[in-house]
Amino acid sequence: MHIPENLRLVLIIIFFTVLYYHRHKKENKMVAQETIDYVQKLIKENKIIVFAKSYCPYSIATRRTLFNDCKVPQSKALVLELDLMQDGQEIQQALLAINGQKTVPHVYIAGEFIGGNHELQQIFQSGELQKKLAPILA
Ligand SMILES: N[C@@H](CCC(=O)N[C@@H](CS)C(=O)NCC(=O)O)C(=O)O
Repeated sequence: MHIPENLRLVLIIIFFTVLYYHRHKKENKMVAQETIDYVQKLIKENKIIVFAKSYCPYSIATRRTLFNDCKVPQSKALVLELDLMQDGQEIQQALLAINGQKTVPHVYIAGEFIGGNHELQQIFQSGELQKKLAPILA
């Protein structure tokens, strides 16, 4: 099928405009204060909490570092798989409002926001992670 050059250009522009507004709308969605309070309560009440997604390779790497390398017992950490939860998207929006990070995982240790997997791996390599975990695992 032949599509004239001009029409092709217009279609491409429309595609990217729709894509941009779709993303923008998602980012600006209001989060209920109730959800923010709920997420903050979870962070406060769990010494180690990871907001993850089940298919995400960065979340998988974070789990591996915590549970395999650092030998954190499953009972000492809460891992929430946001993609498998009905309110997962809302929780992710609340996390964005709380700590400004758009991607998963979100790692918290003793109430402190560590960051994503990249930051977790950095402090694992430096030995800082093991120091943060020591009082929790004692
Ligand atoms: N630098 C980040 C990368 C994490 C990342 O790209 N995660 C993807 C999923 S695998 C993500 O959150 N995408 C957006 C989303 O799922 O909302 C890290 O090390 O944690």
